[in-house]
Amino acid sequence: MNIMKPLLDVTHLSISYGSLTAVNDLSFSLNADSTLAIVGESGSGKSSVLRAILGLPERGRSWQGDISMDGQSLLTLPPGKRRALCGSAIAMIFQDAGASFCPVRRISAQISESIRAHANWTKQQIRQRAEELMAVLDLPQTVWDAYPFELSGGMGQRVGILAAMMLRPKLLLADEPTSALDVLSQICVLDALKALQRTEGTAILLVTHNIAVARHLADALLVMRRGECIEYGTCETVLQHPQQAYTRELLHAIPQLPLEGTAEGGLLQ
Ligand SMILES: Nc1ncnc2c1ncn2[C@@H]1O[C@H](COP(=O)(O)OP(=O)(O)OP(=O)(O)O)[C@@H](O)[C@H]1O
Repeated sequence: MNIMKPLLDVTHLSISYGSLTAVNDLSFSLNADSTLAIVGESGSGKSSVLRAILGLPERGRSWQGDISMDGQSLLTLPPGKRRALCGSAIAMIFQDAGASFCPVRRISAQISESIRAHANWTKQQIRQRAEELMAVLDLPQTVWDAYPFELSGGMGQRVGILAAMMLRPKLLLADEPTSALDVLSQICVLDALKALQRTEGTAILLVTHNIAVARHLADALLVMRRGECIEYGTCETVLQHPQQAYTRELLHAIPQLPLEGTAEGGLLQ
């Protein structure tokens, strides 16, 4: 029997900042090719989990429990090895990824520079990989030589995803990747992430306060409240049979869930 081992395993993770417990005894796993959405209101601890997986240093933070990827514990890895892993096997996109580019330097120059910090690729290899990703992300090839100020919000976000995906990470961490966008651009970005997962097999860990965004993209859903997991299961089970009043409140906070692949109902909150 072939039992698939999870790519990412988070076990009994607790995170504190001084006397504040931001995450309490959280456990979940994520398989390759799958998307898990962590959903919860502001301050529930979602981003703290992503930052811990990415290994971003934070003053005053302490943790317990474990985070492992491919069976290797991340929290005890020496800093150098951890940094190397985060540049290649784990990538992250933020809410306004387009804004993280310098507006007056070409996209190609900025992405090439960051690739060379991690890999010894030729100009041609970089260009070829970028072309592959532009096709998947439904970006015109002219984007490569564009300046960031020339891009719309949705395009900028897809270029951010392109930059994150260049080195073929196994895991993509996405922190509110659509909340700065209008409804149509949100759907474009979510569909681009879906296409990416189909072609690249990337696992996606999505953090959002918007349960409709989670539904559009995720296979599994974890609802967090005040640092605790209050509900965890397949998207279908959690959304159709929410066990907790808080999950029902999150669902009711959305006037109407969008129809698949359309802007109707609106993802934007
Ligand atoms: N570096 C830090 N130092 C002190 N407290 C922090 C720090 N980072 C987060 N917190 C606190 O931890 C709790 C969880 O924050 P976190 O950002 O993880 O929540 P979140 O669900 O991602 O919220 P948001 O969607 O607003 O980012 C909050 O009370 C927050 O104020």
